[in-house]
Amino acid sequence: MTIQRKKISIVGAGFTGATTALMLAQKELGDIVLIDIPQFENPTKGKALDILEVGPVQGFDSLVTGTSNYEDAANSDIVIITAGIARKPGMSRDDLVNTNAGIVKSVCDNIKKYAPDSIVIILSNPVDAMTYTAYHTLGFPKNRVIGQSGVLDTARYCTFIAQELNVSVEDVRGFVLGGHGDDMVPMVRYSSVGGIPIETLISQERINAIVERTRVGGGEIVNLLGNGSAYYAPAASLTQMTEAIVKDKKRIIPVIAYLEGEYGYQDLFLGVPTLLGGNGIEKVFELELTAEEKAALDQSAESVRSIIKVVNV
Ligand SMILES: NC(=O)c1ccc[n+]([C@@H]2O[C@H](COP(=O)([O-])OP(=O)(O)OC[C@H]3O[C@@H](n4cnc5c(N)ncnc54)[C@H](O)[C@@H]3O)[C@@H](O)[C@H]2O)c1
Ligand SMILES: O=C(O)C[C@H](O)C(=O)O
Repeated sequence: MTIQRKKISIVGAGFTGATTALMLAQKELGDIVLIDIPQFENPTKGKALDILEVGPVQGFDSLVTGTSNYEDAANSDIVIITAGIARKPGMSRDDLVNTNAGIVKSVCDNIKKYAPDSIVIILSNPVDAMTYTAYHTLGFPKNRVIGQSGVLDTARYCTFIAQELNVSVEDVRGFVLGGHGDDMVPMVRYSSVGGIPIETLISQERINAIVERTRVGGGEIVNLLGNGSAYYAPAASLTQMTEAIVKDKKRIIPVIAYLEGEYGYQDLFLGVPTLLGGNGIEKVFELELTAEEKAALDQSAESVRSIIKVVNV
């Protein structure tokens, strides 16, 4: 019996791509190929070698290589797309749509050619529209095209709840639905600490403040960094999703999934709770929403639709 390691390619070897490569290697989730444009081939090889050399110190054997040649990504099991430009202070994620749609399309043409059986995870912003772009460019089944937003937005939400109550983040449960924009929908009614609903522990006024801070959580970091956007928590989020797939963990986590009637939306990618396992998105959970929650989700879906319209796929 030959046991094959998983091959995971990351397109875009910038802040999120390189950090994700390190985190995947630290967890030995597979061998990693880091890909960037030909102008950055040497820095990409340099980052890959630097990460590889962490192995003897931290005790991992994942191979990490850098390249600008998609042939090196041939037959990848998973491809993660982080290629594209990031926003700067004063910009919205939607301002990136035209540049990044072109980049995501060209990346997906290569994935289609070299890794036609892969599961593809998209990070590039505006991520709901970029996941839609990838899906229509790739022509892969919907379970194999997944966008990242919910893990990160939920991580921010849970961080703020833990801070508010001065409790361990490990005991906080909750999730965020909708698009990865300022009208995302943190699900307060489904949020708890150690099983206790947060609405019984935190005042409505403070909950509203936590919800608002979560919604603009990406912008808070953009403003602090001054010249780019978050990458540690985004990379950790991609790593959690990759681990769920590689280990067929059947995690229930919010990701950007293709909706064909769920929640009343057609031909739309939006953040929803899913079962993530070896086949990618194995199930979308359709929750009962209150009228208020549905109205908030409708507004978020409408924002995503307005950006998708700009993308010509
Ligand atoms: N969905 C999310 O939650 C989330 C979180 C963080 C970042 N992002 C987005 O991810 C993207 C990357 O962010 P970053 O901080 O890593 O940016 P970065 O600028 O550090 O890295 C982007 C990399 O993509 C490369 N690239 C550009 N065009 C390419 C192409 N055609 N093929 C291959 N590589 C190409 C660039 O050379 C660069 O190295 C941005 O669009 C950002 O907004 C999304
Ligand atoms: O905010 C950004 O532009 C990057 C990312 O989407 C994030 O939420 O950190």
